[in-house]
Amino acid sequence: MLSMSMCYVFTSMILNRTCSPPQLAGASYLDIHQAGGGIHYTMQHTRTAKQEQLLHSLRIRLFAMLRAGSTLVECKTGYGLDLDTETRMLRAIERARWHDRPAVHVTYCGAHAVPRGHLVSEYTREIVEKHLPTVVSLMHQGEVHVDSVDVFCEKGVFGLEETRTILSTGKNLGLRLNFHGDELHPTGAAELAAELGAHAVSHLEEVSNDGISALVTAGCVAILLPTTAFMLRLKQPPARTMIDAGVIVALGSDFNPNAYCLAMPVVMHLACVNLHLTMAEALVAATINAAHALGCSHRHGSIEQGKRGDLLIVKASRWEHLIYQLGCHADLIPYVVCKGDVVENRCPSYNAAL
Ligand SMILES: N=CN[C@@H](CCC(=O)O)C(=O)O
Repeated sequence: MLSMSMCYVFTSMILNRTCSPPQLAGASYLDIHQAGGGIHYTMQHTRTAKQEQLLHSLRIRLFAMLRAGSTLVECKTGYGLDLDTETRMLRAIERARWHDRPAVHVTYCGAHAVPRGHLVSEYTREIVEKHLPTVVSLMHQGEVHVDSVDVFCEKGVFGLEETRTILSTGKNLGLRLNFHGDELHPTGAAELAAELGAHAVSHLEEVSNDGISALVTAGCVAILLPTTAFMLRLKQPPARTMIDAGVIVALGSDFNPNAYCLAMPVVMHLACVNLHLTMAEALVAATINAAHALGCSHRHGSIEQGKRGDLLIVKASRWEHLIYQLGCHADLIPYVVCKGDVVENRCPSYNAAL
């Protein structure tokens, strides 16, 4: 039995691609972004989507994640880039919750990109003066729920100063800090995370040695996303160096149009092959450490008295087969138990016959 915690999903985005993603043809992530593709492209379709469409696509994805064993999911906004659409994404998340199965942690990522035609300084001010106070006030009225605030801290997107301004405002409003950093360039995001007392920073493909030391000292979780480095052909994050230095490493799926993966067993496989984690380390990173990254380890991430009772039954001679057999999780997980109830029992007659 395993306790599987986390999957990280950009939520309610609308995918409308009819051909291969451009990065498969060789363009770099930032080239695509600066030409108005990537996040901007997904944003156009998300802005015009009906609320029911957002809800439907999110429900399908949450259920797929649950079937693949994730019982706690972090949902990020970030494809609206205006208050109205970002808020619609938050409302879709509220409606998609189904008896906490899976449990959902919400991260506001209005600062995922600077909308075209705006200056970064202008949009930063808009997030600080308008987005965050409005979202928090909607939360106090019980209309939406937000746990964390995120910024895509990257050269050419939000710099260190803008990131500091947005995150400090979020922190003062009572939100947890969990943001994108050091993905494509070494920007000093890990050091900033430590300075601000962030709970977690994700990506870190380009983290510096000073950044690694800062994460250790601050106890800030490094959320590594092996599907992204694999699919975007980026440098892999220095996971071994981080673990050996004492960084708390968690794994996430980073489900988004570039990393279309809803299954944590696949993420764990890539973590072992490309990031050189042992299978035991991958298990810890995908369960208790992932729950800790979201401030949920008192309820999730291990099978212990007083926790939710989330577990997987793995149909194999050893649990390691869940990682070893790439892409076979559908056959290997006959049951997912969530809050003590069996919520997925795929094809019982087939399972009985085996
Ligand atoms: N890098 C920034 N954000 C996402 C990708 C979003 C997109 O390109 O649509 C990530 O975490 O991988």
